Amino acid sequence: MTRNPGTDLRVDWFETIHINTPATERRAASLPARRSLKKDHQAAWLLNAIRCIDLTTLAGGDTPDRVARLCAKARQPVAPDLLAAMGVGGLTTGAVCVYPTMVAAAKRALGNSGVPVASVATGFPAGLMPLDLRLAEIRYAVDQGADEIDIVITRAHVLRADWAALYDELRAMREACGAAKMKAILATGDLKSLENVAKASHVAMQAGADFIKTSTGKEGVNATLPVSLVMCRAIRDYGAQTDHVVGFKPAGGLRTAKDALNWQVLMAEELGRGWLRPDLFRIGASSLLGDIERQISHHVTGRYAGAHRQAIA
Ligand SMILES: O=C[C@H](O)COP(=O)(O)O
Repeated sequence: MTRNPGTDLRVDWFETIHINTPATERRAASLPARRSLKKDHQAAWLLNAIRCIDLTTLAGGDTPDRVARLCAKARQPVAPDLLAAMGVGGLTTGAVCVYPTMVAAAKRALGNSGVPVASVATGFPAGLMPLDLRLAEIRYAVDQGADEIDIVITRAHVLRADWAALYDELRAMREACGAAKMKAILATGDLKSLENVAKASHVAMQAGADFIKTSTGKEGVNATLPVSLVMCRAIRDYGAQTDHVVGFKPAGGLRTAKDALNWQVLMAEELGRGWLRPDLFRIGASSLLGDIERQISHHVTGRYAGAHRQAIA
């Protein structure tokens, strides 16, 4: 798929945006009821969610061994007998997501599986480091073999409405990413208003982000449906303005199969079914896969899988 090349900074495209918060919250709350996903249909959507998971470990205690176990799970996210019973083969997660010093271990463990490695960078999670060090961290991760870079923005640029500063740092980050895809984490829980979320989304896309992502998983409030709705509409508006396509990644706090279904309904309702694929939609999650596997096991066998079937995540 062609990458989003970005545009010049066009503040006029978003400066008058006004978000009706109660209406956004109402629409978000109505989403879960908009599609009734039962039985086989629901299992198919859960399998699709797995295809779109960025299986994540971002903990101080990460080690190459722990990352290797995560990668084994990414290569084979569901027990083969369950998949065989559903007539599905070759299922992997969308990517694994790790800290830069774990990229090499992840690449080794993933081998020729085709599962991409995403690395966080730019002083994740707060991003409060000098820009040259943040750019150097991107280059390090790319050099280690990262296929995708999940960057964090300087929240202060948004809070001060300094769109030029935000655009310039994102442009520099996009350049440092080179051939690696750039996923721009807005840390929406820090941005104070839905207007700010919408405006930061536009600036990130104008600067060439391949994906916009809600959260690091470390903010007080992480992915929510209202914030995600605002970001999806920004993606739609940017697409209408430029014809460029940008992906969406909710992340942080998504833990249940129900969450995976709700966010897919959001994508289908706001952007269309065509967006439910890993090059346009990812779910960043460290502990979602276990619940999805439990539901799939229940679908196939009529009972919930024991914990032994769920090695990690
Ligand atoms: O990008 C992914 C997030 O860090 C994962 O957050 P989580 O641990 O709440 O699933």
